Amino acid sequence: MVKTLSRANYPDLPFYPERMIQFGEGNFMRAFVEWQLQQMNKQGLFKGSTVLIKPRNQGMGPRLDQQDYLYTVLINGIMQQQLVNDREIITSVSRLINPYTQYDDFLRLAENDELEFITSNTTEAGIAYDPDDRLDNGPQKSFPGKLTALLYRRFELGKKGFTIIPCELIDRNGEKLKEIVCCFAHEWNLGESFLKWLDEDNIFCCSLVDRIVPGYPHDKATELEQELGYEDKYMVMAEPFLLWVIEGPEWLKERLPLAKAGLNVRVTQDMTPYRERKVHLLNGPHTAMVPLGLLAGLETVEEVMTDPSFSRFVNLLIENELIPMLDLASEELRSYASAVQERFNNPSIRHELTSIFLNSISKFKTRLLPVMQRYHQEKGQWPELMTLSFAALLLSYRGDRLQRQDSPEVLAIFDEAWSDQGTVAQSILSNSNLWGEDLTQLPGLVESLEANLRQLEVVGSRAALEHRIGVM
Ligand SMILES: NC(=O)c1ccc[n+]([C@@H]2O[C@H](COP(=O)([O-])OP(=O)(O)OC[C@H]3O[C@@H](n4cnc5c(N)ncnc54)[C@H](O)[C@@H]3O)[C@@H](O)[C@H]2O)c1
Ligand SMILES: O=P(O)(O)OC[C@@H](O)[C@@H](O)[C@H](O)[C@H](O)CO
Repeated sequence: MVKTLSRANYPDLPFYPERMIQFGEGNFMRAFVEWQLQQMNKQGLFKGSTVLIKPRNQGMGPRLDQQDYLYTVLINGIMQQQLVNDREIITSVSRLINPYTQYDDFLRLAENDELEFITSNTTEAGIAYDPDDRLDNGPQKSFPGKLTALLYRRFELGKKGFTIIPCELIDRNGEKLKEIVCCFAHEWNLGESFLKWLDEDNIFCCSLVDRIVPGYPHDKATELEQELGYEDKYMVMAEPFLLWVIEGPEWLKERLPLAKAGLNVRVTQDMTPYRERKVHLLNGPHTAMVPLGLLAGLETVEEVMTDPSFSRFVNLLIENELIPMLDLASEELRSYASAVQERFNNPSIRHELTSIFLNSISKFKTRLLPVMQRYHQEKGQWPELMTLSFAALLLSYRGDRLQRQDSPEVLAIFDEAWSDQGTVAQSILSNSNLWGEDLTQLPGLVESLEANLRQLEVVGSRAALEHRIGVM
């Protein structure tokens, strides 16, 4: 019988005062931001904890209170050819507030002068405006609504503002969040002086996060608990690689000394190149490998990378179709691409293709389609591998494919298109709601996709892929 993870069982673990508020209590943030606070705390550089806010009134969420807000982060993988296998009890979470049952506690955070940072990860869906949110019927439904209420309380108390660093994977996340907060400030008639305070006393930083966090290690939890010597329902597995790019002022390096603690964190004036590099060279190959891999019966990124044909596909995709289309120094791109391949090869992490497959249409649109179009403009032809993957994606969204997971609207568009097999590519590409434009206007794309679809259906994903990598 293993013991539970609690402060009573581990009385020597340190406590830190609250210096940060975080909207979202998901796996990613617990293995990313909280893990980094822990690294700073161990070196005496931050000496602070974060208070987590449950952003939605849905499900129980992690009952971290049952473990006194302690949990384990397991870092596993290969980094610069070195095997990393670290385990650490994280002590940088002070408590979790559920604003749906503890709204007063939530607003009371505004009174604490030691709180100076706010972070968030509420998924891509979280930074959204909800017209039904009001100041006086809290808790507001949306994350920006809750944040506006908290900021307004802080303003009313005459206190200094916050440094706000959202981590949602949407472009210009800090700007979008500020825009919605300002929108609520207008809608709720919070006054010009609040808007001025919002603008002058608070900083909304755009940021880009990068770390693969598959979450709770279901496949080896029992074995790990035996090894750790305690039961932990909220342990999180993550890879060793980490990058956090924050668009913010120079002084942030001192106030939040992440880089000083040896962490791969860049405070910069312009994060665009980092975003382009990550979205196209890491998320792009992920998005491209998934429909082909799933159609071939593969289940994980590791299976893709240990399969000679599929790993050659990934390599050629990066080398021939992605890197030449990106406007960054090629040395930097190559070194990032090589780190990405090392990360994809991580044998310790089970990264399910189905989890990457979720909402793949919008992912293909932002991560691969712009590069495909650039390639076509420059070379006058469609890139073989991305086009094959695009066709595999259309096939994977056919109604009989059980792994597809997307919004009901997107699935309905595909069901309608697949009702006539002869015009499926034409019908899907012409739908501007999916792509933001009518893709049938791009010369030769429909024909190319139709040919790829036919081949995928006749010979299957593996043979079609092997044919492509053989001819390149
Ligand atoms: N896991 C990774 O490898 C990884 C890496 C980088 C970025 N991300 C991004 O981080 C996000 C969270 O991933 P995770 O692995 O922590 O997932 P998770 O399911 O563990 O956590 C999701 C969090 O988002 C909140 N949330 C979900 N929908 C919301 C909504 N509509 N409004 C407000 N809050 C909402 C949940 O309450 C929870 O706090 C994802 O969007 C993912 O793209 C994940
Ligand atoms: O998180 P998603 O679902 O938007 O995309 C799937 C993966 O590409 C993604 O999670 C990466 O592993 C992550 O972005 C690495 O930082």
